Amino acid sequence: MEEAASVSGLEPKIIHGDDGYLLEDVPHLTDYIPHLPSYPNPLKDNPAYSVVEQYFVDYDDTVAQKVVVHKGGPRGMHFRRAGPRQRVYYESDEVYACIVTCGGLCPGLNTVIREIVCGLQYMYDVKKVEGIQGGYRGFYSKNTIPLTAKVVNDIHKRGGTILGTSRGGHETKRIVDCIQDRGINQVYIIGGDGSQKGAAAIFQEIKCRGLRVAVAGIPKTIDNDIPVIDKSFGFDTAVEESQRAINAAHVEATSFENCIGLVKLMGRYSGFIAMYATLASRDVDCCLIPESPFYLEGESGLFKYIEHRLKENGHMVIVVAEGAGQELVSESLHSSDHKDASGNKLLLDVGLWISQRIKDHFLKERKMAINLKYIDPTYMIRAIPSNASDNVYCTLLAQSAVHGAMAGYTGFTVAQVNGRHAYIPFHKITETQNKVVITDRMWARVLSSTNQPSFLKAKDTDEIHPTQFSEDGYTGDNVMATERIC
Ligand SMILES: Nc1ncnc2c1ncn2[C@@H]1O[C@H](COP(=O)(O)OP(=O)(O)O)[C@@H](O)[C@H]1O
Ligand SMILES: O=P(O)(O)OC[C@H]1O[C@](O)(COP(=O)(O)O)[C@@H](O)[C@@H]1O
Ligand SMILES: [Mg+2]
Repeated sequence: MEEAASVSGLEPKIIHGDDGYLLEDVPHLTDYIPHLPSYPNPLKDNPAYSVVEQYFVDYDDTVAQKVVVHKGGPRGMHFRRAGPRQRVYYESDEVYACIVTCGGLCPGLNTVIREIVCGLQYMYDVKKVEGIQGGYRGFYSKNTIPLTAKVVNDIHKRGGTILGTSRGGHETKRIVDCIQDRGINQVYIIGGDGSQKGAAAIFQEIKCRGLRVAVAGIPKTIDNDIPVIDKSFGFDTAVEESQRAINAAHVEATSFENCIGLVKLMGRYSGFIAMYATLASRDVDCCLIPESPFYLEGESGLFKYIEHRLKENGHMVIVVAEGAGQELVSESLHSSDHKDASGNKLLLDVGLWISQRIKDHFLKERKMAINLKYIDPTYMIRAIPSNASDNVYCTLLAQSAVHGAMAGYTGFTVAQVNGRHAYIPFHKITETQNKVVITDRMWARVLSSTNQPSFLKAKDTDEIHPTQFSEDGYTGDNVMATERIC
């Protein structure tokens, strides 16, 4: 393998191999601190792990970004495989680690905190771990909390984060001053895309100052909007918990005449929770997500579809992601753009808005008696502890982060890619956002299971597929996807 790109700054560290093989490597402390001593990994003497054959990850092990490949095609992009290395760049008693949680809540935050602390203590015999309180601003404005395996023993059973979290407050120099002044040499940052951008800035400043401090990110987002990774922790829990709200909406809807059960779920820019919750439930008649614009009026609009479903079934369930239809809501409310402390767009309540529009349309304009029950479970879903499978996932992510930092890697986010754990440079997961691709099979499955209109304008749909009409004149133009599902 031959190293091609520079390792300076945050430029990609790309290594080329045979047959179009590329490794997008992560920085290492030795990139900017030469002659750093290394030590045998203490895990080799750990009775629990020493029985494992090939416990240590081979230096050349990498994880492919794409597993579907064509015969004769290039081998493509790879990432460094996560896991314990033969040699580490810290002695156990010199490690001083800190953990911070930033951004919104997500099920599993406490599990990740617990497993970083326990991983450091039980696997590497590290005694000094501190929790930074209240997100990034806690570095320079709050006292730290000492974290031991005993302190964190039960925290995975609780929702939220025992450290607290916040938006905004990322002052890179003040944060790195604090890290430097306290002598912290490993920083674990649990947060979403914004937090990982903040982590990249911290890493860059640490590197400029030549500090021997490993910066490791653990990606957190209930919205599942981080690219490259298979899925974010807490996402499965969120989809599972959504079922309770959807079930309630269905019970309400089926118990009253002409009743619509409407559930709002989280998803600022990406509708993954709504999409998976819809697919899991099978009781949903319409799923609205930010990636798929919809409209209310007209033959293929939402109102016509609702009327059709009510006539056909007497009830319906709608799931709406909080970021869906924002352009319609702001247009009708004449609202301008507001942002939160981190610079994220503050959303208008599409659930309340759409409820009112549906009521106005049917009760006032169509003079048709309907019932509408609106359920907003968003913060209830976000605040619960992670389920069993997310707990295991959080454990593996935390342990991979600990192994990476101990091995001297830095400026990386740990992630599951195609089922294997890998270290990914920050820029790779912050430069884009993971979104539902409405021309992919998964969205087609939703359309096929709900039978909702695609909301493409008639002109566009005609170009893709002949428009379908049912007896009551409803246009069920369920033709968005490039492939039909059988
Ligand atoms: N571009 C950025 N550079 C540095 N810090 C950022 C950036 N974007 C967000 N942050 C910081 O990261 C933290 C979390 O960001 P936020 O967007 O609220 O949540 P999330 O990390 O879940 O996306 C906040 O403290 C915010 O100030
Ligand atoms: O009210 P808050 O705390 O700002 O959180 C609301 C936002 O948090 C989220 O759950 C997740 O956002 P982050 O990934 O940025 O934390 C969004 O879906 C939602 O819009
Ligand atoms: Mg975010």
